[in-house]
Amino acid sequence: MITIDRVSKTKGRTQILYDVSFEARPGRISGFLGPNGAGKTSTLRILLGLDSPQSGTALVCGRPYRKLVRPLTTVGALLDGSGAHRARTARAHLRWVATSNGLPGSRADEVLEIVGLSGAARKRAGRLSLGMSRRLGLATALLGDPAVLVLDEPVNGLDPAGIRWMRGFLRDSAAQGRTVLLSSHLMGELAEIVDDVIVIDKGRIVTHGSLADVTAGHHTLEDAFFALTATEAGGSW
Ligand SMILES: Nc1ncnc2c1ncn2[C@@H]1O[C@H](COP(=O)(O)OP(=O)(O)OP(=O)(O)O)[C@@H](O)[C@H]1O
Repeated sequence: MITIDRVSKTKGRTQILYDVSFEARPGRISGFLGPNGAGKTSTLRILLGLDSPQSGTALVCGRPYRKLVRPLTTVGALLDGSGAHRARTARAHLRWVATSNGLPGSRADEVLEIVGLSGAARKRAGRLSLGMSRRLGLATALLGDPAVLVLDEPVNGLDPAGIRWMRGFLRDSAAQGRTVLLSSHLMGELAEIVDDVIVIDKGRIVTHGSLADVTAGHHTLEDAFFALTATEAGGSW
C-alpha cells in the first residue's frame, strides 16, 4: 500500500508539488500519469526517501521510507537505469546488493530467473541492451521480495517485445498481491496496463480513480486527460 497525503514541494523559488494526495492499493497496477515536468519523478523521489517534502507525508506500508527497517524487503524501486556499475556482471551486482542488505547472495540467481535474465548473468552491466538493463533493474528491485513496486517510466525506450514482457511482468506482480505504482507520460501504453489512474498536471492531482471511471465518457485515456486539464493536444506529450 502506498499513501501520499498532501505532499507539497518547492525547488528554489518554484513550487513543483501542490498538496499531492493519492493511494495505490495491493493487487492493482496504479498508473501515475502526466506530461513532462508534471511532477511524477519528484513525487516518487519523495516516496522513496530520496528527497523531503516541505509538508505532507508519503508512506509505504504505513511508514515513511526512511523509517523502514529493511527497505528492500518492503519496496522495490526502478528509477533511472539499472543502478549497476558498468564493469560489474549482472550476477555480481545482484549479489553485492543482496549481501549489503542482509539478504542471501543466492537470491541473485533467483531474481535473474524471474526476470528471464539467467542467460546474461555473466554479462557486464555496461554491455546489456536497454531492455536487459531494465530487467536487471527490476531484478534488483525484487531481491527482497517486496510487497510494493515503484517504477518510473518502465516502458520508456523499450521495443515492442520489451513492452509486452514488461506488461506481463507487471500484471503477474499485481496478481501475486503486490502494490504496483508506475509513472508514465505515454498514455496509450499506460491504458493497456493499469487498473487505476492518477493524473498529475503542473504539480497538482487532476483526477484519481479506476481506469474505467477516469475514461468514462471519453474514447481514450488521452481524450480524458486533455478534457480534464484543458491542455492543448500536441503539447509536451
Ligand atoms: N532540482 C530541481 N531544481 C529545480 N526544479 C526542478 C528540480 N527537479 C525538478 N524540477 C522541476 O520540477 C518540475 C517537476 O519535475 P519532475 O521531474 O518531477 O516531472 P516529471 O513529471 O517526472 O517529468 P518527466 O516526464 O519529464 O520526467 C519540473 O518543472 C522540473 O523542471
